[in-house]
Amino acid sequence: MPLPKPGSEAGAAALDRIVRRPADAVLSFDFDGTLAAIVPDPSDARSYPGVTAELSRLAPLVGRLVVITGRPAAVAVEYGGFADIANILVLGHYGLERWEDGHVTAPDPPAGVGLVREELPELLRRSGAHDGTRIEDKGRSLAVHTRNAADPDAALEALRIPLAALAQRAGLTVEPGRRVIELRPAGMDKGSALAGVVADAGADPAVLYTGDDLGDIAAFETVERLRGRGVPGVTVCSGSDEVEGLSDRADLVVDGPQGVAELLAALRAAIAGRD
Ligand SMILES: O=P(O)(O)OC[C@H]1O[C@H](O[C@H]2O[C@H](CO)[C@@H](O)[C@H](O)[C@H]2O)[C@H](O)[C@@H](O)[C@@H]1O
Repeated sequence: MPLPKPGSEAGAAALDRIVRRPADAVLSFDFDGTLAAIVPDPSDARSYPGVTAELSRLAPLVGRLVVITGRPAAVAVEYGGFADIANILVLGHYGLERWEDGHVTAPDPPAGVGLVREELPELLRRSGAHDGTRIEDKGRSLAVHTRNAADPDAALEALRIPLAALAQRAGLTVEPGRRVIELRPAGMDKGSALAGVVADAGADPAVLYTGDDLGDIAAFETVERLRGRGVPGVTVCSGSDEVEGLSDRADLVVDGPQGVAELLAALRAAIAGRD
């Protein structure tokens, strides 16, 4: 498959620059919905077929591979099969956790996470949570999933206000996503996480960021800001019919995780054939 052409001039120039000078490139990706297909049970998510192998092949060719996810970093490493990929950095909890060379570093979770853990089951009962609503306890944050309810969107809508009130009382931030609302520590997002990686990447970096969900908008904004400072950048949306407002602002839209796998393969082939 040939390398797809981004719709914007800035995106096309950045992709071209990544192919010509891969050693200066930061290639960054969200996990769920981007490197992994969406599945009903979060613990069943795994890298889409071919993705981990393509990342392994790209790793020695590029400056840095980065995964930035709402998952705990170690969980993304396990589900993604990333542990043996050289040169990969996995930032978990929207950038609060850093997994590198087998080690995770992170600040202690704020006390509010304990309060949410204690009160969330009763709050769901009192708020009339629809059947199929589930809590995912991620240690440093908690997520409420409604994908398995008969009407996932209505089930999520019914919980928006009570979850926002609980988050406020606990001093946490609300992170909406694909049939999920997370209550998580404030002060970090995927945009700040990506900005930090690019700042560490050397003198003349170029950046690609690929995501599928609302939490990825902050990273898109970072790419747009970096472009304003002369850093070549390209944003890629892993498209789905569940999320509005992301594909419109991406330089390139691909067909979900399968499209991402194809993009990785095409990028590697273009880099290998550049001379
Ligand atoms: O930042 P990400 O890597 O995209 O993680 C965001 C959240 O993804 C997971 O939930 C989503 O994927 C599940 C598995 O496919 C799906 O069942 C759920 O409906 C999606 O919202 C994960 O469970 C969350 O903890 C992540 O924060």
